[in-house]
Amino acid sequence: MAKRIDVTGLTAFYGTHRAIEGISMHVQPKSVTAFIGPSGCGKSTFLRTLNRMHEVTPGGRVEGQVMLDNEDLYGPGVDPVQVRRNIGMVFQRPNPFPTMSIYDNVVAGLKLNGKFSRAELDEVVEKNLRGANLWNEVKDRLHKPGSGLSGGQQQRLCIARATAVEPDVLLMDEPCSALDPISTLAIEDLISQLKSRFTIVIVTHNMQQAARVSERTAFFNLAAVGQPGKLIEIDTTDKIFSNPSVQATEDYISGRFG
Ligand SMILES: Nc1ncnc2c1ncn2[C@@H]1O[C@H](COP(=O)(O)OP(=O)(O)OP(=O)(O)O)[C@@H](O)[C@H]1O
Repeated sequence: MAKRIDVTGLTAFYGTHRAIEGISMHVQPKSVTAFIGPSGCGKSTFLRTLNRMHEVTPGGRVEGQVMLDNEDLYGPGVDPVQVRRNIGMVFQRPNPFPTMSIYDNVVAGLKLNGKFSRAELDEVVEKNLRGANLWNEVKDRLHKPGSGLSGGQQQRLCIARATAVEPDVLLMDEPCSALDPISTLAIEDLISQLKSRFTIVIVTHNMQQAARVSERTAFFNLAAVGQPGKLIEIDTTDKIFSNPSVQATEDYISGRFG
């Protein structure tokens, strides 16, 4: 079920380095929110705080609050492994499990969650490969390795794997940066379809992509190298790209820096 995210005063560290500071925002359910900003401003770090992956990095630590609907993700007794299951992630480089078949890749996360009959698994595989616009291309080779697919197909397989566990939120960290333009458009189409089922957050360096796929855009920036990244503004994508409130946003989207 797609859920809303409410972040309050979030600061993230790598050891003593303060990578991002004082970030507060709402992410709406069943919509796409894009994170843009220059390299090093902390977009990926912030994304990883939303499913407690940041703390997997040695020295990774967070202050502040992240609420998923009414659940405090950093509250006492919350299991970070369960949080990562409920909030799925798709990475820059497609990373299907190389020795697993296409079929087993899709159900890999599901099998960790419990026992399913063959018929149930078959249904999940078909539903999520169809949902990832990949079914017609792979239905005759479901038991061949996922690593035999093209880069764009592998990324759609990774999206099918992420959606198969029916997550509350789907985080995407530059999911098209390793893909050719045709595969990129296929993933963008897919993102537009998936938002009817999931809350989606996407980090992208491609501003046309942010404009094409997202309803809301957040612009991050940092005052200087070594300084923490901050959220400068978040608004509807139309507003950010046509009439942003802050000069730095205008400068960035018009290509004056970054
Ligand atoms: N594993 C790490 N250990 C220490 N510092 C890190 C680590 N990963 C990122 N950082 C630092 O945190 C800050 C934010 O980096 P992050 O990768 O989140 O930015 P970004 O906006 O996603 O950059 P890019 O657009 O280049 O991917 C930078 O100063 C970076 O050097």
